[in-house]
Amino acid sequence: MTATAPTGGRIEIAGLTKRFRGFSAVEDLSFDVEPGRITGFLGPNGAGKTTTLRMVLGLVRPTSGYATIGGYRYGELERPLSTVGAALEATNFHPGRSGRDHLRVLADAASIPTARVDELLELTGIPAAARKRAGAYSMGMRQRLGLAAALLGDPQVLVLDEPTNGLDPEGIRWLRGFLRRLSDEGKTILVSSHLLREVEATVDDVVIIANGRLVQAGTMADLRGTAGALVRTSDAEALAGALRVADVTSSPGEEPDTLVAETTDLRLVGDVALRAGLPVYGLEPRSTDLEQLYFSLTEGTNRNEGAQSAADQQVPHQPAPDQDPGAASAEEVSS
Ligand SMILES: Nc1ncnc2c1ncn2[C@@H]1O[C@H](COP(=O)(O)OP(=O)(O)OP(=O)(O)O)[C@@H](O)[C@H]1O
Repeated sequence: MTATAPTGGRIEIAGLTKRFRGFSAVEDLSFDVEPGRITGFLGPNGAGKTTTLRMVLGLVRPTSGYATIGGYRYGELERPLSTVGAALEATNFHPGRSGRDHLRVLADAASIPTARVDELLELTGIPAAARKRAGAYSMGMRQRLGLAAALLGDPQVLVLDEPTNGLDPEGIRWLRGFLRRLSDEGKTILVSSHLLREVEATVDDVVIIANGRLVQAGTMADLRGTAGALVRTSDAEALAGALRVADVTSSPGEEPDTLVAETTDLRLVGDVALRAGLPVYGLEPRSTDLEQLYFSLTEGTNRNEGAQSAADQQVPHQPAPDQDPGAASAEEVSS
């Protein structure tokens, strides 16, 4: 079966597993990435993000399970470059070649007009820098060049591995707006990161993995959720007692005279306080501390701590500079 991705461009990952000599890098992973949304793919170092993305892009063969783009495995796509664009690592440009020449080589190989190269350099904000040798680029500029390369074929699906790495806050803000415009056009965008903080304002959906396994998938809004009601009163202990009578559990807040009631019904908390004759100085929904949640979901699972990952040492993360960045050809070296 050979085809371009049908409309939609949804990424589907089902039972995806990769073992390297018995070591389970990715284990029975299943989730979908929807068009028109930005999905954050999160997990600590060594969680298996890059291996998963490489399987999506046909660069690593799954031990079992599958990943499809618009219903097709990468190798089945007729025009991969115009179906999915990928930026796996922003370091692998030919150092002596200018950024513009780098894109031109890729464009020529894919019969894409040079005008598209210049258009993308404008879009990614590096038209002037693109004439300098890529070896002199900052990490942020390499990220932008990688993004431009991924977009050459105007793909429906964009897969970006740690695109915020090396970006300053201004760069992260720029990337957010850039990706938002693309997702508003209906593109499917999958962005990996080991830092929830760096992508939380960018992504609509989130998939969190640890030790190669799924630990959480859903919308960012669901992840934020509402943990309870934070109330400030004159006698927190007395209010806790009154709430207990109303079947509402509570715990002391971080500040004196505050309580966190385990309900999203602020009115109920206010009414209970009124009936108990206690003043309410503050009452607000308390949403989840995302940083804390992410930490508790992934705590102690950094498999690359203290050592460079085996993947970094053994696997070329990206095709050679002259190759089509979307065209999968390399197979893993150790399996
Ligand atoms: N070719 C390989 N041979 C052996 N082990 C590998 C190989 N590729 C990856 N691994 C191991 O699989 C695990 C997952 O690695 P992967 O690079 O996918 O994680 P990651 O979540 O992308 O982490 P990072 O953010 O550090 O890149 C790591 O422990 C890594 O060392």
